Amino acid sequence: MASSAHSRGSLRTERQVPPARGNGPARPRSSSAKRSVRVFSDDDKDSGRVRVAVRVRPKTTEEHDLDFTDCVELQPELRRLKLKKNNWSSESYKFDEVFTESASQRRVYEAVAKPVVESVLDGYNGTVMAYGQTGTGKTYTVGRLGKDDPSERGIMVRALEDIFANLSPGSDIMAISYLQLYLETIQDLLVPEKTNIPVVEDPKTGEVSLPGSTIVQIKDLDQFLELLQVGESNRHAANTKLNTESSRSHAVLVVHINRSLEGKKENDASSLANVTNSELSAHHLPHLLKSKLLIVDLAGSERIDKSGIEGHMIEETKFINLSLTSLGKCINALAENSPYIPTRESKLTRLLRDSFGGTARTSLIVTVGPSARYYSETASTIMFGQRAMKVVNAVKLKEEVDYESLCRKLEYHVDYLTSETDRQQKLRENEKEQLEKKLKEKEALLVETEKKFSVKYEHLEKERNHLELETKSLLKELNIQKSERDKLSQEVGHLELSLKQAKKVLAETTQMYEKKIAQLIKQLEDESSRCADLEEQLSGMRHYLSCNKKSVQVQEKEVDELKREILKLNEDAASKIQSLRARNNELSLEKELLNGELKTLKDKLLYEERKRRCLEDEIIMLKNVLNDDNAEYESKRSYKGDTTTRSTLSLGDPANIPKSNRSRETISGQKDTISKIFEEVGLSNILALLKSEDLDVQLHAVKVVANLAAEDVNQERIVEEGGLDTLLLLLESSEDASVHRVTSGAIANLAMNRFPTL
Ligand SMILES: Nc1ncnc2c1ncn2[C@@H]1O[C@H](COP(=O)(O)OP(=O)(O)OP(=O)(O)O)[C@@H](O)[C@H]1O
Repeated sequence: MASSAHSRGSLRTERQVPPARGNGPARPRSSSAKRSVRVFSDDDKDSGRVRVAVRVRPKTTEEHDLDFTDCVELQPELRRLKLKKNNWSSESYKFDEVFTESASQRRVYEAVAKPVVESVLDGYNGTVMAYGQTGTGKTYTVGRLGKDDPSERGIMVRALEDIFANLSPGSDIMAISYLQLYLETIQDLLVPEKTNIPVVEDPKTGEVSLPGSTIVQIKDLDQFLELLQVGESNRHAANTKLNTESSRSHAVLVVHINRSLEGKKENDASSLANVTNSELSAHHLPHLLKSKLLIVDLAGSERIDKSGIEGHMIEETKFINLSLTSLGKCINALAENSPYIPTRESKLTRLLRDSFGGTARTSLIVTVGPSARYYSETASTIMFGQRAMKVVNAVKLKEEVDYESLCRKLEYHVDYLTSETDRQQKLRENEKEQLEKKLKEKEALLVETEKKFSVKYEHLEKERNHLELETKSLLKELNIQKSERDKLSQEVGHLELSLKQAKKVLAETTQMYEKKIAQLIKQLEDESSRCADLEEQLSGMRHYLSCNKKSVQVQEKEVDELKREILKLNEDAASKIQSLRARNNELSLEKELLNGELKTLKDKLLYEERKRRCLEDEIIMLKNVLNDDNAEYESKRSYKGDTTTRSTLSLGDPANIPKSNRSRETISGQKDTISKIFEEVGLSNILALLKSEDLDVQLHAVKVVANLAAEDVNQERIVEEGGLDTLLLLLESSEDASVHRVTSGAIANLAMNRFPTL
């Protein structure tokens, strides 16, 4: 029951949702298909409207006995109830259904409650409520257990039977709470110790809940019947004038239904394992239909004076009437579209907030007695029903995500993904191996292809050159053809001109010229077509050439890269050559230096050569001088031999020399010459000549040395310069007698000098 005009308005403007038969779980609808009773109108237009049926209780024995007239007349076929104030005044009221005294419990259930039950099974909230004067059959209609006679079963039992028949045992859940509102206090009928249960409204959804109330999950109908019986036994009842078992409280059976939209599929592990990520998106989340069915057996309204109650029961009745009055006010306000709905005036209206002006599909059965004795109560009940018919609820599907199922599903999915990941990992590793193998093969293939490519490149290069040549020749030919064509055109022009002239002059030759012109035109056309063919060929060739050029460009790029590499190599080689050149220059300089040294040595050698030649000349000259004076020298020598060796050896001593002028002059001249030679040639050179292989040179040299050795001044130097040793060697090695003689003379002189005691 909406508490404000705003909330009610917003609910009313919402789309009226018909039962989601397509979306709901598949369940048998045999009962609706085989309906033998008329049910409430199902038109979409007012599907959210509170449906109201009226049921007339059969007359009690007392009523029969007292022979009260009926104030109620039913027209079931018209769904009308005629309320007779008296014999001449009556009012007719239309209801969604009217049930006569003889209406069976089954028919009442199917017409009033079954559509609501089906709606609840489809996920909508629903309310079935009985309203009426005390003793008119509300409990009979709603709460009859019918243990002995199932046909007597009331709406509660039948609704539960229907629900059981339609639920999937594995996935769907049904639970009940059974409560009573007594003296404005809510008490748990299943656990009566629980009293003062609060009514809590969700500020967002408007959902009403009763925290602390016992909720028992129902497994089977027997269990439910037992619980219902327990509840009934805990319900406040009293014996009144109007009802021996008058209910002194409003009883509310709350049936909670949770239905999984996925049903059996959800439990199938393999199907869960195959769930993909996209299937876990919002659209594929497992949804739960959560609905609630309220079956309300109201306490009966009664007039204290008529019911004959007293004491505590008066207090009870006041509370009952108070809550029913509040309900009536709310219904009135809703029926009149009042901006204010006094929902909060009683706990009953708060409990029924969703049933009137809320989102539930609501059916109300109003019960009346037939007797005119209770005309005003019946009229009041009828008016309550009439106003309730004007209340329109915004029926809404109660669907929410089934997180429990989702969690289960996700766990399966994670397991599946883990195994799948392992499998994929193995596959990837295998793939990697295969790819590596393939890569190696491809690399080998690439090398081979590169080789082929280089060959092909060369071939293409050749082909390109060839094509270029061909293109040139074709262009040339084309130009020739063009020029020919131009010529022909010119010729045709000339001919046409001639023809015109000839036409004037020679009419008879016209035909001939025309023929010729025709031929020429044909030729021209042929040529043109040929030209066109050639142009086509040329374009083809150009296209082919351009294709080749592209590949050649690619290849040229590669060639450029190679060139760059070659250039780099050239640069390296150039730097190396430069360094070699520098080295060469260094070597050239060294060579020049060596050449200079060589030249110096050559000059020196030349100088030595010249010096040698001078010496040779001198020696020759000395030879001649010696030859001239040989005889004299020999005689001098023999003379010396006869005297002492000492006097012989004193060749240079002028006292020992014979006193002839000529000899003195000659010896003096020789001495001068020898001194001169000695100064000019040098002792070392003369001693070197002693080793000469030329016997004459050797002899002359030894003579010179002997002469020098004869003079005391020279003897020291000769010995120092190794002359004595050389002479000894000469004496030993030479076989020439003259040499021997002169040498031994020189040695004797020197020895005398070195060893005077001898
Ligand atoms: N349609 C019916 N057919 C046969 N008996 C009925 C019918 N309706 C009611 N009765 C009988 O009338 C009596 C009173 O009915 P019931 O207790 O259901 O009335 P009530 O409206 O629940 O009264 P209260 O408000 O005082 O609880 C019962 O004995 C019941 O068996």
